[in-house]
Amino acid sequence: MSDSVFDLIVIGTGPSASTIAHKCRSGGKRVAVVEERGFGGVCALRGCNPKKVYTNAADLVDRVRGAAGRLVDDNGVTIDWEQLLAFKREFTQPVLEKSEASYRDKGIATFHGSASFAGPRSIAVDGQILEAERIFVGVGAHPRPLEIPGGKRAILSDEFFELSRLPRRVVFIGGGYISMEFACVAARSGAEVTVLQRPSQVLPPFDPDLVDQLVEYSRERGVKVVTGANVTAIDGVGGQEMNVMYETTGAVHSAAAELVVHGAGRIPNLDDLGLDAGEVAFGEHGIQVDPFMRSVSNPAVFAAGDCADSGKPPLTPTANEEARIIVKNLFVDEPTQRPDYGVIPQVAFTVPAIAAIGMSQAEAEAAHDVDVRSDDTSTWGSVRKTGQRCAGYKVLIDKQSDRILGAHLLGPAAEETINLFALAMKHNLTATDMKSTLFTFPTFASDVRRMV
Ligand SMILES: Cc1cc2nc3c(=O)[nH]c(=O)nc-3n(C[C@H](O)[C@H](O)[C@H](O)COP(=O)(O)OP(=O)(O)OC[C@H]3O[C@@H](n4cnc5c(N)ncnc54)[C@H](O)[C@@H]3O)c2cc1C
Ligand SMILES: NC(=O)c1ccc[n+]([C@@H]2O[C@H](COP(=O)([O-])OP(=O)(O)OC[C@H]3O[C@@H](n4cnc5c(N)ncnc54)[C@H](O)[C@@H]3O)[C@@H](O)[C@H]2O)c1
Repeated sequence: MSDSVFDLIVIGTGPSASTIAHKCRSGGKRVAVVEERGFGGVCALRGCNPKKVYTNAADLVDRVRGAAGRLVDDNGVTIDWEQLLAFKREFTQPVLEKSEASYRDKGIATFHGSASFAGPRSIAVDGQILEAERIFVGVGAHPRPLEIPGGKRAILSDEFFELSRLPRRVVFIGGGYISMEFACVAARSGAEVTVLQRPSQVLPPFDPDLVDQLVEYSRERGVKVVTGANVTAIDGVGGQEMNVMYETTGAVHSAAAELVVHGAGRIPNLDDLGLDAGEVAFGEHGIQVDPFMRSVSNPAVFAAGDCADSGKPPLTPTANEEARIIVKNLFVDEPTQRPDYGVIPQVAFTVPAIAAIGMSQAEAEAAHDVDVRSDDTSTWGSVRKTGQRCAGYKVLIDKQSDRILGAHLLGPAAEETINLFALAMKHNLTATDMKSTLFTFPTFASDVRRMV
């Protein structure tokens, strides 16, 4: 058998690609993997995992400062940016060093370079043509080009993770996940931070009342949030003082910065993939797939994760679920397996974290008779005992069925507690079921009994 012919070619090495490559190889398939950057993908190298190191630092600083004079003496706890960078690399460097070997050790052929389709079942990479019965595309996403004058002066999230020092004034363009998470870190490092967000709310997937609470808390800690702000240009020279120009209704403003960060959204990584040559249909939201994650136009091709137009949020758990069913669908004549996303929980690792699952209040009230249970929980004992001051919740319960329609949390451990709601909602537990479950005490989980 030629060393350029395989059962499966996998493009990318992120969460979806790595699952599919390893599982198919364990099932006896001849597998090739192509990666254009270091092996490991965004989540492990430039996304979720390194990000959590940074947000852990910010959270720790905030907790110590919040507890100063009550739980601890505050001796000026701060973030040492170089130390943080070195600690982050303790997580990313081993992935870079070991990931490719983990493929090779299992007998998976590895190729370096940017893969592009040469035909419906063939891929060009690094001057070679590879052929396969099936091709999996898991190429992820990249920052949407900032098409404004001086747009290239803004650094990308990848570069933020490589900064060895943080300048004093930092402006974030966009107010989604990346900007708000990084803004919280930068502020805890002592920077003056401005977030410029075009819509009327930062963190659009989250509850507006809890977002307001978070924005107010963040404002008191050095994060200025401007909504309704359309960024139009970045003037000046990168590395020195720049001016970020933006418009609000009828007025033009500027924000001075030594560092400007692009947090204005990401788009599927399809530009150089030669999808037309592969007869793979795509649109602005990614590769068009059927309910089985197979290309709608080329039955030999499957796609998942951030580059697939699944209609689901581009997150690691959704990429993993899609990969799980693709493994089952890839080599059967007619695929039957669909992703079982359940209700997808989301969390922004701001300080404190904000989390959501299920319907928003507006969605729930439009379709159900809803019991809206909400409170500012900063006065609750569990929160006060930590020394923290920013917490709240909103739980939406269908009055007829007693089912939970949505849950929204802000505060310490929100990123963990939301998973209790995920379990309850996936398995159709009622609010009464949750209320009647004994949880350890005193914990944030035990607060759930008061929320439902
Ligand atoms: C800063 C940041 C923080 C994030 N934090 C979270 C979080 O906390 N929780 C969460 O759930 N999600 C988070 N995400 C999103 C998460 O990282 C993605 O949803 C997830 O990585 C998608 O996985 P994937 O399988 O699509 O592949 P990716 O992880 O996106 O990997 C794609 C791979 O394909 C490679 N590639 C691209 N084009 C080609 C080509 N032509 N040829 C060869 N290789 C190619 C890329 O180099 C990359 O290695 C974050 C994202 C970012 C950017
Ligand atoms: N904790 C997590 O799970 C996590 C963390 C980071 C990223 N992610 C994933 O990565 C994706 C991309 O994150 P992101 O933060 O880059 O994008 P995002 O889509 O979350 O937010 C970008 C925001 O920027 C705004 N914007 C765009 N252009 C603008 C302009 N010129 N001026 C002002 N505002 C502008 C958009 O309206 C949008 O609200 C997320 O949707 C998410 O799926 C997840």
